Amino acid sequence: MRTSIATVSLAGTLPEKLRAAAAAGFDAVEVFEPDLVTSPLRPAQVRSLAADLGVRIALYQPFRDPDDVDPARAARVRDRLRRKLDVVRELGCDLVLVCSSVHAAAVRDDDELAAQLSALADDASAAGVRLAYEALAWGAHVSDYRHGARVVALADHPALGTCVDSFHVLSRGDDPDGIADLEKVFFCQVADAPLLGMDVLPWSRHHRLFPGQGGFDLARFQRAVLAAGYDGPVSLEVFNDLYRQADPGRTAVDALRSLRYLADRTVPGTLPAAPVPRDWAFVEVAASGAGLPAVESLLTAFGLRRTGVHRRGEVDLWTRGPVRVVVNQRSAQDRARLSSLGLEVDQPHALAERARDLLAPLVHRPVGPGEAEIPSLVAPDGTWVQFCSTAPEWRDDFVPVPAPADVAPQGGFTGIDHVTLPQPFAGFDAAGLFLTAVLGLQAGELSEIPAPDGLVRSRPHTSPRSPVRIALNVGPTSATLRGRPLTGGHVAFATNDLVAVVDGFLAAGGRALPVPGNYHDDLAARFDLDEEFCESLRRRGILYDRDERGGEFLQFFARSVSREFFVEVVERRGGYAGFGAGNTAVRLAAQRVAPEED
Ligand SMILES: O=C(O)c1ccc(O)c(O)c1
Ligand SMILES: [Mg+2]
Repeated sequence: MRTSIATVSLAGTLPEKLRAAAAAGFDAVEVFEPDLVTSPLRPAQVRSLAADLGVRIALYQPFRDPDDVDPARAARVRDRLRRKLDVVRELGCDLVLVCSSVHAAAVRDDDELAAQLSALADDASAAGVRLAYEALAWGAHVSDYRHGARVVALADHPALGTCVDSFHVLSRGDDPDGIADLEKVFFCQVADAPLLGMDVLPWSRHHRLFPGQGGFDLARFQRAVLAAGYDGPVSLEVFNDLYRQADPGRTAVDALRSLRYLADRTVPGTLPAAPVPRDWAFVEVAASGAGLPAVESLLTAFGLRRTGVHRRGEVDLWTRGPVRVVVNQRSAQDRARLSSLGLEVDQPHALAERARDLLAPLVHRPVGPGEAEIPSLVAPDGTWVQFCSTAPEWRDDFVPVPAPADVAPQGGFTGIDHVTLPQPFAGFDAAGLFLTAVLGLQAGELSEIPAPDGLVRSRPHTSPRSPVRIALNVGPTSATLRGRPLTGGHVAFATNDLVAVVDGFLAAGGRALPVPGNYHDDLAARFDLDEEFCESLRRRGILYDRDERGGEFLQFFARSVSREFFVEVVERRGGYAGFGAGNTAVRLAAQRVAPEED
């Protein structure tokens, strides 16, 4: 599959956009007219810059309102096109995208429309250029791709074909399978989008996403395009308010990753298989300075013990049963934060190829003599994801510490339940794509949670066959919160007996996040809970949820260690699969009232 991206999808000036697309590895670009018109570079200069960078200019766009009921104005359109054809030839490009008209004078008669488009195609072909007609979802007369293709067929001109754009097809709920029957697909644009119940025009202009980041079935769309015999570039045309201001280099990498992942979903097996994580190996917390004793006393209160010290020092392994927390003091930061996730996978090295194809090459931490090589990825937010083989070699890097004499408090952990990673404002969708494409996790439902200082968006990513679950959180703006981050990262340990764990934690001097009494009053009203049970939750500050099938969820939060890190313990009963999203607002408000440990 040849890959392309529209310059409108990237921030910056035209040369910056071209450089970002080329550096990421795109084969081609679509030049969006406003990017050229506002550039000091003449078309021939753009052509040679693109040639130097090794990207082809696959398309020039858009040519708007190509037809008009008024003959004089229709003649004016031909003149407008001729001038553009000069530009297009200077650019070294041979395809122009023509949008269906949106103006009041749009031709409503298909024969007349076909005749006008055919006249434009005459002029184009005389210049060695072809026209790709695109039905905009909000077109005045032509708004669906079948109608557009009918007009193209009526015109029956070799220089006139169809441009299919997934947004215009899928936003209207049109069946994409019919694309397979189109005879002349000249160009293919893809964009994903969140499924918002809003008008198509603002939806398209502000909310488009890269494939895999939204709710459209793009693999199905793409299969239909392939079945139509199309073998030109697949081009990302993503109008998005955030990507218009983000770093174009990063956006282009995320964009190409999304396209390669789409190719794999369209024709499974295009990429090497995703790694299947079997379980958590560990979570790593970076903590130095004042952050270190805060983390250590929290872990101690939860019954974890320092059981190993890394051969090269400054990194400790804390364990309780199957829960393993690596505390890394080599961090320059004072505040504790979740810095790395260790996943057990069968063949850590088999990941390399897929990760490289998805522009997430494996990295290796410097290792000392005899230490385990742990291939790792760096997620877009900087979190390391380390792949540990099931044989616990990585643990051999830790010199065992003699077990302390004290007995661990009652009630043990069964493992790590999930982690959340807070994302920078513009990084949420890219991080989600990383988890699904590279790690093979499945994205769940987006929740929007009201917190005292703003809405927090949260999406879980789960593994169908393992306990690896990662939720991503993000605030709504970059200038959040009068200086406070909206939400920290956290790890949730799993237990079968939360009451015992909490009692042990409190007896060991741990501090609970204070949960308002109003919450438990509301709980008693919402669920028909046994009074004694409700009281036991209230006393311990335990939150509760129940799903439609009667599965239950109990969650307990310790006071945050830092603005960036806190610990939760959860108990799942009866197959509850969620994350207590309904309780998150209470947790966020409670953390605002009683922030990190002082
Ligand atoms: O929003 C628009 O006007 C617009 C322009 C060109 C396109 O290819 C498109 O899909 C939308
Ligand atoms: Mg388009």
